Amino acid sequence: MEHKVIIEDLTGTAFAPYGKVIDLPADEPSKTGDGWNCWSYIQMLDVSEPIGFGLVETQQRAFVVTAMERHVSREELLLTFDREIIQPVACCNDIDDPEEQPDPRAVKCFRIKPGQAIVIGRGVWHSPAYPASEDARYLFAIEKKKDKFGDEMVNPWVDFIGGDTIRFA
Ligand SMILES: NC(=O)N[C@@H](O)C(=O)O
Repeated sequence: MEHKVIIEDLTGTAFAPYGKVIDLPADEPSKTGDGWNCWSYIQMLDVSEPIGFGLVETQQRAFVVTAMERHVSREELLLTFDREIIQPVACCNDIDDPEEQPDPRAVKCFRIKPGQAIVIGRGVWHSPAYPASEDARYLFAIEKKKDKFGDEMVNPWVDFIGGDTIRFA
């Protein structure tokens, strides 16, 4: 079965079940200087090990998701380098269940614009992000350590329950 999902704009409130949002701040900067303003800290990444960075070049393709991965032991920072991207996510039901499959009825898709970033929460199912229109590049940062269920495997992808798929628009 194919489930239809409408793309949502990224806001802290809408994304709260899946993690944290970093956006251009509207409040007063905490530090200023000659020609610059600084806001710190605008968000936190909860870590105990060194952080590794990954880069994904995401190419135009159908807005269809068949499988997701999750990191039950680690938060993940993700931000686009250049263009708008779409990030599908779904909450997990039981973070301690290594056999869990993502539930297609739980999927939400968020639009991430240049200047915005997300911190994906521990255990939150996610696919690679998709380019909103043209090919895009995005950066992710995550602790360099083994995850509880070994999601450093070459193929961490888990099909949706029932072999269902998601089509977003
Ligand atoms: N987010 C993404 O595209 N990839 C990472 O989650 C990863 O672990 O590779």
